[in-house]
Amino acid sequence: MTRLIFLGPPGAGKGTQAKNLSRSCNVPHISTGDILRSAVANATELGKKAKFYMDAGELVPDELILNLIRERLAADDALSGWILDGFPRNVEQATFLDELLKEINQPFECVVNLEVPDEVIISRLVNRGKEEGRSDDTEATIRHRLEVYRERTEPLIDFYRGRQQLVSVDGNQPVEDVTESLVKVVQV
Ligand SMILES: Nc1ncnc2c1ncn2[C@@H]1O[C@H](COP(=O)(O)OP(=O)(O)O)[C@@H](O)[C@H]1O
Repeated sequence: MTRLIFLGPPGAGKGTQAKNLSRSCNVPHISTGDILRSAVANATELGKKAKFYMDAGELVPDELILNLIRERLAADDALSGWILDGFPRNVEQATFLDELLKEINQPFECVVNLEVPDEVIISRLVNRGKEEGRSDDTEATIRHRLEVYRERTEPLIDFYRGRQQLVSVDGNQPVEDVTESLVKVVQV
C-alpha cells in the first residue's frame, strides 16, 4: 500500500515527483496547492478566502485546510493509497494528520524529504514564475515563502526524523534521476 508524504521547500520538485510516482503506483497525487489553486480559479468560497494568503506567500489558515484533507482522504480513490504533497506544512497539521490517519486506520509508509539548496530553489521558482505565470512565483513572494518554510515547515524534518519516519533524497539532480532515487528508497 503506497501512502507517502512529500516534504521539502517550495520548488524542491515535490509536485513533479509526486505526480510521477503516483502514476507508477496508481494512487492519487493529493496536492493541497493544486486543490487551492483550482478553488481560486473556480472562485469557490474556499478559493476566495485562500487567494489572499497564497498571493502573499503565507500559509492558508489551518481551519481552511484541515477539513479539506479530511474530506479528500475519505474519497473512494484514496482508500487504496495516496501521495500527499504540500501537507502537512506545520506541526499542527502534522499532529492533525497523525490523529486522522489513526482514526481512519491508514498508516503512512514514510516521509520523503527532498533536499535542494536555497540558490537552486530560487532560480527554479523564478523560472517557473516566468513560464507558468503563477501569481506567487515573484521574487519577493518566493523569498517570503522560503522564510515561512524555514519557520513553519522545516521543523517537521526533525519531527518525523525523531520517529524514524524520514527518508531524505537529493532533489538537486535531473528529474529522472530524482525519480529513480525515489523509487529505490520507497521500494514501490
Ligand atoms: N498545507 C497547507 N497549509 C497552508 N497553506 C497551504 C498548504 N498547502 C498549500 N498552501 C498554500 O498554497 C500555496 C502554494 O502551495 P504549493 O503549490 O504547495 O507551492 P510551493 O510548495 O511551490 O510553495 C502556499 O504558498 C500556501 O499559501
